[in-house]
Amino acid sequence: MANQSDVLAAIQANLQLAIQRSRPPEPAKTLKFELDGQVRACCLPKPITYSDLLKCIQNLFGKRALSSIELTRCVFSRDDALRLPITNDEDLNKVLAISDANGSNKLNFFLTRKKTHAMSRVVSVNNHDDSGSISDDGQTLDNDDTSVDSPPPGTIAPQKRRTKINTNNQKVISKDGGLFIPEAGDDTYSSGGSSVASRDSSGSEHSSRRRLRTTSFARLSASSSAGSSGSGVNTSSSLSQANSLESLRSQCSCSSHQYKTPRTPTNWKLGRQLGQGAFGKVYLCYDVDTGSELAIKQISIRGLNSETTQEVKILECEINIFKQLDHERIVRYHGALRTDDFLQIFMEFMAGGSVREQILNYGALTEQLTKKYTRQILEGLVYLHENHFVHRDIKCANILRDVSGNIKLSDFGTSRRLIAITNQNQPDSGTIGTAHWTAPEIIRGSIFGRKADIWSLGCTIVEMLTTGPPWQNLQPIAAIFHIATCEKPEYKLPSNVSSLAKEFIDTCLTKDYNQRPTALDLIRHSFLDNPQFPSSSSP
Ligand SMILES: Nc1ncnc2c1ncn2[C@@H]1O[C@H](COP(=O)(O)OP(=O)(O)OP(=O)(O)O)[C@@H](O)[C@H]1O
Repeated sequence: MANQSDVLAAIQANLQLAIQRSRPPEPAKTLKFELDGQVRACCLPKPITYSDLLKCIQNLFGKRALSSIELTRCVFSRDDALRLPITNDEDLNKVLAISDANGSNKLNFFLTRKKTHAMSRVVSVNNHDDSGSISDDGQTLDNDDTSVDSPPPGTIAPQKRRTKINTNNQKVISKDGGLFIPEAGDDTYSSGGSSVASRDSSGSEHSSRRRLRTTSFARLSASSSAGSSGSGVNTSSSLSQANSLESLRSQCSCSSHQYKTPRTPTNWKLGRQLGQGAFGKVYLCYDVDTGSELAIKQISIRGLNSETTQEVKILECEINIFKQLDHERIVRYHGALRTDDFLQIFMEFMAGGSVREQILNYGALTEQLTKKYTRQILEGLVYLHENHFVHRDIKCANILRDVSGNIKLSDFGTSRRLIAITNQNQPDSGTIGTAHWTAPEIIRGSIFGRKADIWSLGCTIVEMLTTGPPWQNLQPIAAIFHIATCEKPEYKLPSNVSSLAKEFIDTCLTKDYNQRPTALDLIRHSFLDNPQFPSSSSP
């Protein structure tokens, strides 16, 4: 006769089994991959390992394609601006944890081939529109040919992931880095973008400053985005793309009559190199006709495929529109020109270089100087936000100084397109150097709005006071994991920094988008009250 403990053990084992059986299986993840403009998807049950990921790529695109792939990058933001490389199980686990924390069961990956295998078509991904049909067969297909006429199961039809139709039946593209973005719950906008009811800022100390004709800018942004959409996967859209570009061009030329805009130099000489960023080199530029000095950013466009060339054309046109942005806290664009080898962006010359360089040369800033810069950054942001633009790349490297020690916001509105343009030659450009400053809602791919700039401002203030943003010791993928999953960013301020400064930073770094203040709210914060800013020439 079995003794009592044996019986108890058997009952326990049976119970355990029953509990395990009744537990729902872990939900599967949908993995979408884009390679050379083709998007394919598969479903994998958890846990997912890095080798599962590679197997999945092989099943979807073939063995040969797998061996030609240099980089697998996870796409976090809805406008593609944040893509980070996944190279091992640790990276993948962080990505999975971010997606779990967001309550999402989808992951988007962008695959880049080794240079020698480069295909003629490389386009940017925009696969956050999840209305597309996905088949779950990715695990069994063995396809060695990536240029199939009839796409294999798992392929997502291009037209299903490119465009959305708004209530006015206009195409609205969600790829709008740096451009006008309507937000629910924080302002009221028409969905068409052409009639805009903005926040009433008549009481603002800045409202008397130059204000753009928001209506025409919103329209311009929408049409430029439409042009961008055409540069994507769908070849049939090339005609509409050309039309969008044409309409954008006509608005460019029309705008130069309407507004007093700086002229693009036609007769100029290249001066010394001022610096180098992720997208190209910056030189001094002497305008022979006017005798003035400008800065010129040269971005290599040699050997780009035709679709990326369209992005270049649109960016060139957009910059010629951005020339109208005129504020003492914004680095003025003087236009853009294209040669066979370069896209050349002319800008106001800022003799003091970037605040990043200032920190690298002289160390962390004092609280008093940080306060002055913060106020000036906010003045620039209020102007941009009132005119329905989001900067999207606020960090010390994009804040430039004049000779008097005052600052301006630079690189406005170009980052997303530059990422798309340089992706072919420098796959990591731009996105890695931005991860630590990225707002949680961008990583979630949920809301795209002005308050992302406020989060980045909080990180920038930490950078000014400590020489690096929150989570500065972490690799980009680990940093965004912490931004997405932790309640509060981790940073340590010098002991002499006031509690008011700390409170101001914490306010900027409010995780909840809706609770986070606007630029206008912050400019009235008591941290910025002291009018005695040190300056050799106060504004
Ligand atoms: N308008 C300007 N006037 C004077 N110097 C400039 C100007 N724009 C850029 N520079 C110099 O060129 C450097 C590189 O600028 P760039 O905008 O290419 O890259 P970045 O902003 O430093 O980095 P990233 O490309 O990651 O945004 C700057 O650090 C600065 O020294």
